[in-house]
Amino acid sequence: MKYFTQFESKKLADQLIEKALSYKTNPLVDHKKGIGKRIGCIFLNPSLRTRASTQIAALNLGMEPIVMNMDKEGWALEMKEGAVMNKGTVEHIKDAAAVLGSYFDILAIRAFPSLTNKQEDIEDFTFNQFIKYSGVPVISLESAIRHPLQSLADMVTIHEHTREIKKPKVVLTWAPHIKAIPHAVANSFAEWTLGCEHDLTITHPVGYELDPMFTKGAHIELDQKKALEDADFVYVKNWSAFNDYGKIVTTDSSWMLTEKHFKHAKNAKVMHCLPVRRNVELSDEILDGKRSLVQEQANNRIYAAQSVISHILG
Ligand SMILES: NCCC[C@H](NC(=O)CCC(=O)O)C(=O)O
Ligand SMILES: NC(=O)OP(=O)(O)O
Repeated sequence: MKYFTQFESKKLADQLIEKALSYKTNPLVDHKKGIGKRIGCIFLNPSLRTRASTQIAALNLGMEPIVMNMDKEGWALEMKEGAVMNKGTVEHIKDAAAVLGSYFDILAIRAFPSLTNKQEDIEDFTFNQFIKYSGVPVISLESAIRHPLQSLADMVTIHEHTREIKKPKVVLTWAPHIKAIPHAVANSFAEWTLGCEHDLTITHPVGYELDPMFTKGAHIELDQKKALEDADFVYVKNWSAFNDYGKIVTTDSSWMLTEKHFKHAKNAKVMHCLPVRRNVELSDEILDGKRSLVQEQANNRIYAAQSVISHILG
């Protein structure tokens, strides 16, 4: 595996989940595997979990992580081919990515969408420029359209809680937010959940249909109450409109999950990738209660990243 950017196959997902679980039991079992190697973690956007968990994962493998917050500390990057760089951008991506490729054995990139240029976002333009020009293995730390390390950690978390349930009912529900938020987490969660052959229902207000490329095979139920019936796992996430690209269509607070939404899903567990806007996306009672798996998901980010880096190291 040279690139970790999306769901590839159930076989690979199962291998990565199993490896992540074994690293969770014994994080330092491969502590010499990455000695003498470096991973460059390039952030064009903020992060707490992805930044720290990827560094810990690399360190557990004996690898040296170097983090660059390019949005704040790097030169302003030009992305356009043939650009006359007489304005704000200082360095072309083709020069920067080639240099980074020569410094690191693996590059890991976070590049959020603009939410204004739909075509560039769905092509994952910025992220793919790093792949094109760096020449080394690349891991997605969340691109414009996918967040595969998050989804792998989510699959590990679901796996850990599915011992007695044959085919869990997984629900992805839209939640309100004050800002226009990317589709990456929701897209990837749908892609991995369906790829791992779980039963997925997606619920959202009209106007929040996701890119069908990611939701083919999911049940779409626009009535949140119906969608939640008998759910085993409820993944809560805001995203902006995909059709009316990047727009906020509604902020209807009745979509925020509270305990009363679980009348017909008594044992449902609640998931969220974090960061979460408390009492906007999810109520305190849910986040601080027994249903919440959010801290487990965040903890599993370490072992998901470790599993992926280890797989790339070979
Ligand atoms: N990496 C995990 C989530 C990142 C991003 N959240 C955000 O931008 C939250 C911003 C805010 O709440 O102001 C998202 O949902 O795609
Ligand atoms: N869940 C997640 O990716 O968190 P960060 O944005 O803090 O990395």
